[in-house]
Amino acid sequence: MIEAHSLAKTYGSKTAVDGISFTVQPGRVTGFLGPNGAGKSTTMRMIVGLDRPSGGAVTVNGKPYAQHKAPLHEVGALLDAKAVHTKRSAYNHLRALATTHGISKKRVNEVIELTGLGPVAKRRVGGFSLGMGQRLGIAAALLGDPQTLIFDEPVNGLDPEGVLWVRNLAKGLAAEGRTVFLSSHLMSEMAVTADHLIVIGRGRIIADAPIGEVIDGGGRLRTLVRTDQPAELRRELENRETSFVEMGPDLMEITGRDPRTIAEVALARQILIYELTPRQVSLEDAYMELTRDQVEYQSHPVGQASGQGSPPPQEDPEQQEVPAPVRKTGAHAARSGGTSA
Ligand SMILES: Nc1ncnc2c1ncn2[C@@H]1O[C@H](COP(=O)(O)OP(=O)(O)OP(=O)(O)O)[C@@H](O)[C@H]1O
Repeated sequence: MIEAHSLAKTYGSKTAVDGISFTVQPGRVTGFLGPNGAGKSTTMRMIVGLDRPSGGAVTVNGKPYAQHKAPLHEVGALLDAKAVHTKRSAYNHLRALATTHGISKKRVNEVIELTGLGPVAKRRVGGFSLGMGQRLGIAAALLGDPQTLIFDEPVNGLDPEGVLWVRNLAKGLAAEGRTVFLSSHLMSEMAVTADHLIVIGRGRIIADAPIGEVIDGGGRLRTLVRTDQPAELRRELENRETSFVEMGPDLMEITGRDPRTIAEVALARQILIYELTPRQVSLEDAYMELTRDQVEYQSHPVGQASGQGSPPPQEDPEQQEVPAPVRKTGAHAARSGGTSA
């Protein structure tokens, strides 16, 4: 289990991590999401003692990382796949790590097999592709058979087979009761790998909830409704929890009411409905909405510089209001709510 309490990190005047508290529980895959520069890597580096917190604390299995006598058996981390001795072979790199903890050659061979590095194990790491480097980093993380695993962008550079392998590996490790904490910018992959999500923006937590809750925005169902009488139907359904977006003369999206209720109200008022479609929100949609105001490095369409049709950059991003976090237990406050037409 990983527990962070008011964890903070500043670099000069830059606040990378702004006093965050969270728990990464064993037995499930916890995804760590956030825009570029949000503070994910800094947080992960603090967990494994590579960065010293400016404030607060973080423990792994009840102790700060540095206090574990045999940390490789406690936490396996893939943080920077390039941080290896490039002249060594993959085998020798893993052997060197293993000897620091009295880990057997047998285990070295096991993780080489497990990560598919067998054919290149005797080759110099310096010549490795990005994907092979990632596999080596994962092999090193698994070496001590640790209870807690931290993977920063593990699928970066992997081919589709490798991506699938990491997905199954992460799920398998969690199913064995281990703590698995992984970051990725690949939303489609995160959607099928993670059970729980922690989302950060500008160093603060903006969501900490089961993935289903993050995706559906706390049960705010969206339904596409096609009817000849949108105004009448809207009048009948209108209340504080329900919002409407007009999408055409006979089409609207209703948020906050389930399809059956919409159909019942329409039936009672003799309003003809000829389409009623629950809308699937993807993790990517939910993530984009959650982090809309948290993006530090804003991009613009090709040929359109800032200020030419795109929203201007924030003058002082540090002063931005951070929305209330999505919490594990209850209704969501993070989303700005439905748009009223
Ligand atoms: N050693 C450092 N010195 C100064 N600033 C740093 C340092 N490391 C990180 N930062 C800054 O801290 C902020 C958080 O960086 P971090 O790498 O943790 O973000 P991230 O969420 O991992 O981003 P990405 O998705 O791009 O990897 C960024 O603004 C970054 O520029």
